[in-house]
Amino acid sequence: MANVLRNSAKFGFSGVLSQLSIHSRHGRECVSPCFSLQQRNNSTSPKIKVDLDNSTGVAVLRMQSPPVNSLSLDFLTEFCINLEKLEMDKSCRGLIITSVSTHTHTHTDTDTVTQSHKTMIHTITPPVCVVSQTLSKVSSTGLDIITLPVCVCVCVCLVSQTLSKVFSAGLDIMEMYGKSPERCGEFWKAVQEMWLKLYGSNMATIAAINGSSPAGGCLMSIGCDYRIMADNPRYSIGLNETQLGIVAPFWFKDTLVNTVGNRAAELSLELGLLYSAPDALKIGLVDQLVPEDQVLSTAQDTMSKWLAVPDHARQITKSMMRKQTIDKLLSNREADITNFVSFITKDSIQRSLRMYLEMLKSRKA
Ligand SMILES: CCCCCCCC/C=C\C/C=C/C(=O)SCCNC(=O)CCNC(=O)[C@H](O)C(C)(C)COP(=O)(O)OP(=O)(O)OC[C@H]1O[C@@H](n2cnc3c(N)ncnc32)[C@H](O)[C@@H]1OP(=O)(O)O
Repeated sequence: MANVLRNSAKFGFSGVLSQLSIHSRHGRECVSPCFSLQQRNNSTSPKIKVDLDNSTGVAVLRMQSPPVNSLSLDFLTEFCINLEKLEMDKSCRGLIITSVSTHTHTHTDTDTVTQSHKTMIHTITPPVCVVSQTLSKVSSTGLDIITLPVCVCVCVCLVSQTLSKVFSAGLDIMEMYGKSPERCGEFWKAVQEMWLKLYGSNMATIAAINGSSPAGGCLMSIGCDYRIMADNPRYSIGLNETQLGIVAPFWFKDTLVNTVGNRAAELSLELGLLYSAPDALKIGLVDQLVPEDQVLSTAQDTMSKWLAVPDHARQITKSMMRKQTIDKLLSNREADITNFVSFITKDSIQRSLRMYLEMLKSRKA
């Protein structure tokens, strides 16, 4: 654990804080007024909202990065900053990770608000739309020209964007497709960092899985100490990398083996299985199923049991269980990055990723 914390210190606050105003994949931008608003709400970054209850010592970290909470470099950076802050806050002993179902985003100054399939105008505070006009926009396929109503607003508008019913869709595939080797390396380092911080956390951690959780989303879930999943037939969870034509790295595999055992992990990884909630419970991939509206409250009740155990005893035991797995990555980090970069930039792998992306988009059409 100490190693993990020492390592994470490399991810200095100043460096990461400076990244808080960069563009997301969806072209939105967080500007400083948005950040200060988040701070008042006990939140630390635009893609992630954190509420720490000082009376219980339990923080709830809500992922709020539409459309599917995919793990982009920006997202991972924010995730790590938040984890590091909570880790250093002695009053925080437990962490619940979940997804919000609605995302509120703040726009300032002159701003353009469009209505698309997943964006709607939620609230506009005065002074409101001063110009109404028509905007022509090329769709994401690049083929159709669609005409959308648009409001050009001055001053502040609040826009609400709905998240899909996902916990996290895993690594952002766009971070692995068509990117330079340098950028891929930077991205992979952030994925490693996220896992090292979470799997090695001194806090008791519970994943409150209120949506689908494939691949990297599953990794985040099994990086926690306990998993509670919504009993919803639409949701699935698993390390499905082989279905994308890619290979789960050894530390994804090790985390899965530590969770479900060798045989179940072997079947699961080779076939790239995504499990329904009941099947995930059967193999021990999740620990408990509850009705969707009880996921968070159950996580909070469960957390109180975890926190009834003296911290030092629980932490030393956790370290004893996980240290070997963590050390294996720590002593192979650079080689793991090199492997990832050379694997992901291969033409054949890029082709697989392109086909997978096309499949995701055509499924929607
Ligand atoms: C030799 C050994 C060397 C070792 C090298 C190691 C290499 C290993 C590398 C990486 C490991 C990879 C880990 C990963 O996590 S890969 C990501 C896997 N994720 C998935 O497969 C999930 C894909 N998504 C879905 O199945 C669905 O989107 C959903 C179930 C999560 C949600 O469904 P739904 O609500 O119907 O939403 P849409 O499908 O309509 O999606 C909305 C929108 O979002 C885009 N999108 C979805 N998932 C991702 C993603 N992971 N990354 C980026 N974008 C994503 C989707 O395309 C839609 O986009 P739009 O059409 O533009 O709106």
